[in-house]
Amino acid sequence: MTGKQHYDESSFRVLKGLEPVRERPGMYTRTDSPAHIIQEVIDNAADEALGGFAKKIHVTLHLDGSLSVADDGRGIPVGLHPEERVPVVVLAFTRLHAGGKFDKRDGNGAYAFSGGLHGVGVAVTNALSTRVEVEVRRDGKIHRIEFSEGGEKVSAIAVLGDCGRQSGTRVRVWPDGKYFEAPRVPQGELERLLRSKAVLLPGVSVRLDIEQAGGAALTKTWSYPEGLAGYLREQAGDIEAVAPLYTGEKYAGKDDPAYAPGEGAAWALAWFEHTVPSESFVNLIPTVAGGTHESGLRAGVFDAVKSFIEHHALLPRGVKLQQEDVCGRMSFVLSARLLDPQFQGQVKEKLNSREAVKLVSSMIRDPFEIWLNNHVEAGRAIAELSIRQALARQKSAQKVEKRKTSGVAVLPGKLSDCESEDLADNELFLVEGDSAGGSAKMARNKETQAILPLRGKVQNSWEIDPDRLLANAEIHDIAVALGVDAHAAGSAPDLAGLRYGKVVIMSDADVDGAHIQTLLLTLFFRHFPELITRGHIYVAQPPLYRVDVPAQGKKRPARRLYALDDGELAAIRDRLEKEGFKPDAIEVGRFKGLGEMNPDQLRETTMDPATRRVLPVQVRADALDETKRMFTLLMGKGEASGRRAWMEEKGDSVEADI
Ligand SMILES: Nc1ncnc2c1ncn2[C@@H]1O[C@H](COP(=O)(O)OP(=O)(O)OP(=O)(O)O)[C@@H](O)[C@H]1O
Repeated sequence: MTGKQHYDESSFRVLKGLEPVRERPGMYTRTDSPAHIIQEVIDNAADEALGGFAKKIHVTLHLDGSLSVADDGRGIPVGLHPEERVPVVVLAFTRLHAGGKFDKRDGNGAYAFSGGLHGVGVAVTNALSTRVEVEVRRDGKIHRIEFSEGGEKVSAIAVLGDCGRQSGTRVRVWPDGKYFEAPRVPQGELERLLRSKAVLLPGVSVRLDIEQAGGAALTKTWSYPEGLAGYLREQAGDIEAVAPLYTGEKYAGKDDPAYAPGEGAAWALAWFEHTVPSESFVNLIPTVAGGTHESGLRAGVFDAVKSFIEHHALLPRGVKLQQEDVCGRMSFVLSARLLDPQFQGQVKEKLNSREAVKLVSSMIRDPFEIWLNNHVEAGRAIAELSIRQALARQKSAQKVEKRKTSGVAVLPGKLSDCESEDLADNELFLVEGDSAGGSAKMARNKETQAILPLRGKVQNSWEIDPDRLLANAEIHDIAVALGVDAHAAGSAPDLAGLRYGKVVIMSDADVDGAHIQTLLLTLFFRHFPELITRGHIYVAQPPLYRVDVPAQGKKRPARRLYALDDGELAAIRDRLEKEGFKPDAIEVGRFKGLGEMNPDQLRETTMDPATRRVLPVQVRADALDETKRMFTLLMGKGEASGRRAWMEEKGDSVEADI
């Protein structure tokens, strides 16, 4: 360090109010367009409808680019909060983590199920808008309040008049263009969102008015009395399903020992020869990146179809059915309801709650099997399609197998190989250390997961000549296990012999682990770049902490949560505290390394595709040169001085590897 920068008490900043949102909008919302900050407002209207309090959601796209969202729900309370002595509506729009959706478990909360849970939503909307107007009808009066300058200026609450017995909330938002790449909400995205709310809330009328210059507004309305099935039919268009659609729903009852009353799912499924897009939701929030509820659906469907096929003895000899064979041609609309869903981030695109796998699979499995047995024709058609898929898969795997056995390389002795030959399913875990390798061996699914333990650190291969690469024993083992040829690398990358579709780097969540990751990524990027550009490489994200939460009354059994890092741990503690847990009632343990996890924990958090967290490694095609420069700077031998300069400039923005 040059020592020029000063660092004293005055360089310490505490961000107040909505400042953190404006400083780092990307942490709280999507910044490609204001669509997500509008979704927060729509989600709140939908939560009122989900609770049975609202029958209408009405959105207007104004000419000046602002949007209004109106509902006929209960109206946001306007009176003073008993402790904060500030009107509740002001808290909702100006304080992070203020909301009416936290206390759910005692059954006395204002909302049972809701998409909202963090109490962050509309405060973010406000922070990133030049102006927000809120009109509340409640207790016989129409109230109005205005926020401006990103929520910094708040008007007094004005009473505009009487409204009799009417109630509801109307919020108009003027997004601040400077925070978004595109200043307007894409109309298509807005329509998709509103349509999905209509699908999931049969009986609620959803309407969009688009104001036109000098003319009457264009109006669109959505209503799906048939719910999910109607939606799936609409998605399929002219494509015909191989069997009639199957719809159902199931929710836990009062005496269910494993789930809170009302938790469960509704679904519509169909099988097609061609691809028809699927969609899933959790408490009405679209989960475009899927998640654990989708994994549960697939698991339950697979079990039911497998059991139907066994029962009717439909499986030809030598065919082994996998989940992908059954679910690969299935399209679905899934709407899961969870009391306490955990999403990946505030944008909520992916569900992370591990218990959702079991919840959804157990809800769908039996009803679907009964349906199959009552509709044997349909069951046979689905079975035939699945078996055809399995045969096609096995045939292509045989081809690869033939090529493979003609090679001369002998697989390394410490590799625990998997049974599947299918690149679509099988994965190789490169595991740091023998002891973690042992746990991983016990935790794996033998059919699709192979383990290669690595001893110590792999050599830095940035400057090794391709001809001499395999002289290093560790690198030799990795290349042979993977089935990629080092000599071909660089000149004509050849992945024809590749033995696994996914390669997962699994190292401890500490500095050494990060170093091992870097060394392996260096090896792949330098010598087998195609593995990266074609999306074969992944990095496991083992948790650093486990959090044991005791049972809460009869409704909620004890739970175990995991946190990736200190940030996630703080967020979990925060939430649990708001749910009424005393800090000392919660037990937090820190994993010192992968080896400390027992096989069950390792499976759940890091290996089971349904519940694990892994990061795909990607390099955009247009960033290849830049990435190469960076690698050379950080891993190259003659670069010590450049490296030092880089660290002096950027050292503050990266974590130190010391
Ligand atoms: N249209 C509405 N009708 C009634 N109450 C509302 C409405 N909009 C907001 N609220 C109240 O304001 C609170 C704060 O809303 P906000 O969007 O900030 O958070 P949230 O919905 O609780 O959680 P999340 O951050 O996950 O969206 C809500 O919990 C609810 O009590």
